[in-house]
Amino acid sequence: MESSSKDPSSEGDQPEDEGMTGSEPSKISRLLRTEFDAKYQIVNLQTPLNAFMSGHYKQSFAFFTLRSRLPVILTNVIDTLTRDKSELVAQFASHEFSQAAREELKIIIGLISRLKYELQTDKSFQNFTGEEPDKEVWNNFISSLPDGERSFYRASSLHAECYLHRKLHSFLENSVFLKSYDFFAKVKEQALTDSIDDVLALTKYTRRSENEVEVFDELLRINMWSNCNDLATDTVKQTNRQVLEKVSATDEHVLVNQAAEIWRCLENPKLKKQKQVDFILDNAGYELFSDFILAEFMIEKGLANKVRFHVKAHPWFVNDVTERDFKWTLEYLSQHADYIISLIGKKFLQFIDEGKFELAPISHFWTSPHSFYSMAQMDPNLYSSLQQSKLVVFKGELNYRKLLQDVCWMPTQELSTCLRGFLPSNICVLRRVKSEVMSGLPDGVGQALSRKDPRWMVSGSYGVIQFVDGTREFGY
Ligand SMILES: O=P(O)(O)OC[C@H]1O[C@](O)(CO)[C@@H](O)[C@@H]1O
Repeated sequence: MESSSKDPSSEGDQPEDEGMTGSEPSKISRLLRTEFDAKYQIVNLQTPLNAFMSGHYKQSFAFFTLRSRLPVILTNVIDTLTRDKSELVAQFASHEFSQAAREELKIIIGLISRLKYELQTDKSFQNFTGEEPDKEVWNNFISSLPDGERSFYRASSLHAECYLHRKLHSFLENSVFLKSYDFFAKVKEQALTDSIDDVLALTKYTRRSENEVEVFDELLRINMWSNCNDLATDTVKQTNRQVLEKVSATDEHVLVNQAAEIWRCLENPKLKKQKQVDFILDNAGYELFSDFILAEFMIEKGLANKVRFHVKAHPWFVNDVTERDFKWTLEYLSQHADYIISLIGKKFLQFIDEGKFELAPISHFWTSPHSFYSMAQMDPNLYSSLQQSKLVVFKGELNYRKLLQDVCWMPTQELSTCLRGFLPSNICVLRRVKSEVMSGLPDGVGQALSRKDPRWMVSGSYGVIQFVDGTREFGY
């Protein structure tokens, strides 16, 4: 979820008509583009079927992300550091060390600028050489990449984006003063405070007692649509509140809805003993709140006796939830001046005390570059802990890309095939579609959408609620 992904043209960072923006190129930008493409061997194609998503393909969202979105994220971080310098120094260093902290901030700004330059000039990925706890995993990964796939535009875009966010955090964790700073903490807090009216509306909307599949289905749709608060608002047609006003109005945009199968899985009497559900979280703010609401329903209706939440080990893709965000959100809600909001916040805190909600042990696997099919090998403990689960809920786009290895599958390919054997338990996916990575579409749907709206795969206006049944594999 990347709320810093504003229109790049407003930043003066990139030519307005690069990649997927679709406007008429001006002479200068055409010239620049040709030079850039030639220099970095960019081909003017869409991502071929079964290839990895990559900035190598000019007509892909990956190219647009690398060329236009990621530089803006880095620029925004630099701007924030520059603007908040004095505040940060006061917060993280005692008076006697304030000069040293200022110097360190300057160095960090320099490192981020260099990272941006490396991104924009397609430089090779560099090893991690500091105190990163997952250094070995990352360095092994970098050296395992073939020579021609070790740079931003040559690698799969999943690898390039993960590398960029991992490097960005390494500048802080290797610092003296700013180790516990999160570049995006304010953005994430604001994502919740700005949507507090939506939080209240969702709380009121969901105080019902029915236990039917229809209510559950509606909650899944509300939750799936909440995976939007990272997007620039111009691309998102439905706001949180519009979704609540009439959930069914968005149904045409739900391309796959397997809510009934997910419900059957949770109600399955054969799974009575196994009543833990795992959420692999995505974004902070309203999305996290709506995750809590979905989890609350599962607990209260007896569909689960525990929901375990998996957060990121460190700041990641701007808005992803870390342990700090998770705890901050619960505290913020429980202390809110509005009685209803504070009541629900306190209820969630009580769920934590009672073991009904649980923060899963922190795993660096979620912030590794690896796709999920390699989890059993890379992090066997995490894999076996998910095997204890009745249902694993994967939230959002990045998790989807990691489930599908960031491959441009034929959109009609079964999700179970695309997982390449990753099936620790039953799997559910709630995701707004924000890239060309897709599976499980009925025949003809993709073609019809492409005729209607060529940007349907990247606009975030469509979503999927998908399910893969793990029971056949594991013979429950
Ligand atoms: O917050 P989400 O849903 O994971 O979306 C973020 C992802 O979507 C994209 O913006 C488009 O694929 C990526 O850059 C990023 O991986």
